[in-house]
Amino acid sequence: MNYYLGIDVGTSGTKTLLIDAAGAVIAEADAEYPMHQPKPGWTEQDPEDWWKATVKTVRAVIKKSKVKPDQVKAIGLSGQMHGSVFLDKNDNVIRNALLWNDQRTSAECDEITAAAGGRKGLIKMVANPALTGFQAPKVLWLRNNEKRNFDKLAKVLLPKDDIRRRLTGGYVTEVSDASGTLFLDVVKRKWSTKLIGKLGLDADLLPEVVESDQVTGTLTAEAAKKLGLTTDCKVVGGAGDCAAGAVGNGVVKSGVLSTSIGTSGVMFVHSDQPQYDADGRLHTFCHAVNGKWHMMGVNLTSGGSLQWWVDSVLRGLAGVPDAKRYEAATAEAAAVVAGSDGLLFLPYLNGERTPHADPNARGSFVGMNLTHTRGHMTRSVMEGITFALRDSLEIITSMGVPVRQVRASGGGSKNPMWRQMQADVFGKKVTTLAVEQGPAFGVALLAAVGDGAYKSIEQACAATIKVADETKADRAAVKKYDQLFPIYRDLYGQLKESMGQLAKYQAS
Ligand SMILES: Nc1ncnc2c1ncn2[C@@H]1O[C@H](COP(=O)(O)OP(=O)(O)O)[C@@H](O)[C@H]1O
Ligand SMILES: O=C(CO)[C@@H](O)[C@H](O)COP(=O)(O)O
Repeated sequence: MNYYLGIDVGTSGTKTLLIDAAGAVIAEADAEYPMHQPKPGWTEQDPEDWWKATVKTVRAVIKKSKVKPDQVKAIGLSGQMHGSVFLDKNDNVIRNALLWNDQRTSAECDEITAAAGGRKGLIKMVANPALTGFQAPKVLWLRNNEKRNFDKLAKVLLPKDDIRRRLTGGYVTEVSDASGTLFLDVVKRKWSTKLIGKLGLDADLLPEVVESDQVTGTLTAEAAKKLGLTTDCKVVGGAGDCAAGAVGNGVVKSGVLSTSIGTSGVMFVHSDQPQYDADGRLHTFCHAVNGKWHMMGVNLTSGGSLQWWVDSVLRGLAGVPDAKRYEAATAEAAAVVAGSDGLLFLPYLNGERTPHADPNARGSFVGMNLTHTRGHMTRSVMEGITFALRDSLEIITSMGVPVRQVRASGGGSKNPMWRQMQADVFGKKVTTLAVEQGPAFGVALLAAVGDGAYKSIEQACAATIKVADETKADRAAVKKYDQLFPIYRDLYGQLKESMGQLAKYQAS
């Protein structure tokens, strides 16, 4: 039997799993690492931590599975998107990597937009507007703020592609993750030498770009020894974590849309052709499916808002063990009626991407009265997170994109009450999978495709992915949410200026 590894270099940790050729998960392992926040709105990680976690989890999985090293035929890589690993000419990491949720690059986004001849010109070149989390503004930030480091720069890689470099010795990325750099001509699926030139950068800074199921190399002798595998083991392109998660959820054809409530929130829809929201609120990126695209809306602090609420505010939930803290908090929320009796929460704790693209947006509770309790507040945090996802859904449906099925995933969707809330807020039936393994599973499938176990990603998904559970919308709750959503949607515009002033105060 042949086996395939999927490695997902996430923000809170790395998850590795091993599947057999039929898609059954044989073993899995996780390893966590810290995220550094040197200033408000700045987020960084040490690429060395990602590598250590990769080695540790691969070794753990192989040991648990008792599979022989030469039976592991290929590896798929997934990871947090948009980050920047800055390398010098000797492959030394120059400084900590800047992450997808780092907000320091507003000035560089303006610089890129101006260099491209305005927002429209930029969207024409790379299909997307400049957003603070993307990789291109990070490179310009280095040039503008750390000239000495910029002068040493020989290559810039995305997080998972730095792992690939350490595995195979090659500088390679693939189209789905490359879309989130802002350097990729998303329609042509190759680097936009036009934009790179306009920014005064050297195209040699960037790696080669391939399709997600393409083989990018085999393990070096050193990497094979470290991981306990063989030098015949292939490494396929893989995907950014959103596209990888979509593959793992079977979102590889039109009509199925997936939501993910992890630290970030993602609403992801497959598209056969590149499609654009005229206002650039959704990302238009290449899918991990060969020759296909996707659109997605991203909320920066989605499940992260509930995590903040439970860990930083409700920390005193007396006697509740850490592992049960979400269950305890959401049980209180479940006792409150849909709509939290008119208490709303805006989940913009670290700025927001879709639909506002505003690094200075801030969180708030609005509409509080003397009858509201702790349970109301927890429920309204969850409802605010779900309304933020509905913002993306409304843009997607307003573009005429068919949505026949909503597939829920991520840590938040494991909770049945939150699945019901999603069905009610979206006014649609929500499905979940029998075994939801997320991005690591998606890229393990891509590895199987790259090794020839399946003809295509679509075939691999059809053979291995089964829907397990359906949650139907409750009419009365849908009515309440339909009444509250427009009020929620208007709040950002009304508070924007004050949020900006407060963000300035917080940074001073
Ligand atoms: N039992 C639960 N009930 C509700 N939400 C949960 C539960 N467990 C986890 N979550 C939510 O899921 C989030 C973590 O999701 P996960 O997909 O593991 O995130 P990531 O991979 O982005 O770190 C938490 O921040 C929390 O908001
Ligand atoms: O920025 C995006 C997608 O555009 C985020 O989805 C990151 O890719 C999140 O990574 P994790 O929180 O799942 O590690």
